[in-house]
Amino acid sequence: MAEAVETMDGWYCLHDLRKIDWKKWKKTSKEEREEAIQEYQAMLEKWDNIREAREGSHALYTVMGQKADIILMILRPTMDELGEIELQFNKSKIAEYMIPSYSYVSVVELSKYMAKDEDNPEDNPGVRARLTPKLPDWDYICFYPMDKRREGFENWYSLSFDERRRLMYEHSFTGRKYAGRVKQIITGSMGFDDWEWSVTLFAKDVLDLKKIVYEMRFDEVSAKYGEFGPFYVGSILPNDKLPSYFSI
Ligand code: VOV
Repeated sequence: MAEAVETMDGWYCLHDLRKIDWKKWKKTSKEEREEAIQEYQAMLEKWDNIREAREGSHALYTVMGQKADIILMILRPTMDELGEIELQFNKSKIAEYMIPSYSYVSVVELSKYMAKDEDNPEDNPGVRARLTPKLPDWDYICFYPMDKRREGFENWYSLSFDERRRLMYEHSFTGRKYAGRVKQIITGSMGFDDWEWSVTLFAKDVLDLKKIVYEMRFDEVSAKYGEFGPFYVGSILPNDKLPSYFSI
C-alpha cells in the first residue's frame, strides 16, 4: 500500500523573476534612476537585517538568457510576510521598470524517508537549521520546478513507502558527492504552485550545476520519475553592485 511520507516544513519561499524594461529605464532622468536604485538598496538592506536576525533569508541573482533578468529568492516564516514583501516591492520605484516573468510559491521541505522510527528529526538542531536556511552567497544559482511522474507503470504515487525510500536513499548518495560544491534547497509546492517541488541549487563553480543535474538524471528516481520545468541559471548580484548593474 502506498502511503504519504511525512514532511517537515520550514520557511515559506517566493522565487520572483523579472525582466528589466531597459528602454523605459534609459528614458528616465538620472535623478529618478538614482532614487529608484537607492530605494531598492534600502529595501535590500532591510532584508539583510532580517537575515542577520535569522527571521528570514533572501538571495538576489541576475539570470542568463532571455527568460528573465533577475531572480529574487526570499524566505520568511509565514506566507503572509511573503505577500507583504511582494506588495512592497511592486509599489517600489524600481518595479516600475521591471516586467514580471515568472514566480514560484513554495515552502522549504524535508521528508522523513530516512528518519529512524525512534527519533523525531524535528528535534535535531541540524534539521531545524535546514528548514530555516541562511541562503549561501555563492556565485551561481540554478532554479527549476519539478514533478514526480504519474503515468502508466511509472507512477511515483503508487510505489510503496519502502521503494520510495530506497530510491531517495540512492538520490541522496549522488547528492552527497557534491558536498561543499553544491547546496540544495528543496521546497514543496503541492497546492501552492503548478509543479510539485522547486529545486534551488547554489554553486561556486557554474559547471557543478550542470554536472549534478546530469549525474542525477541517471539515478533511478530522476530517470524514471523526474519531470522538469524551465531551468533558470544566474550569477550573484550583491547590493553594492546594483548601481553598476543598472548604470547605462
Ligand atoms: C546537493 C545535493 C543533494 C542532496 C545531498 C540531496 C539529498 C536529498 C535527500 C536526503 C532527500 C530526502 C529527504 C529530504 O530531505 O527530503 C532529498 C529529497 C529531494 N530531492 Fe534531493 N538532494 C540533492 C540535490 C537534489 C537535486 C539536484 C534535485 C533535483 C533532481 C534532478 O534530477 O534534477 C533534488 C530533488 C529532490 C526532491 C524533489 C526531493 C523530495 C522528494 C520527495 O519525494 O519527497 N535533490 N534530497
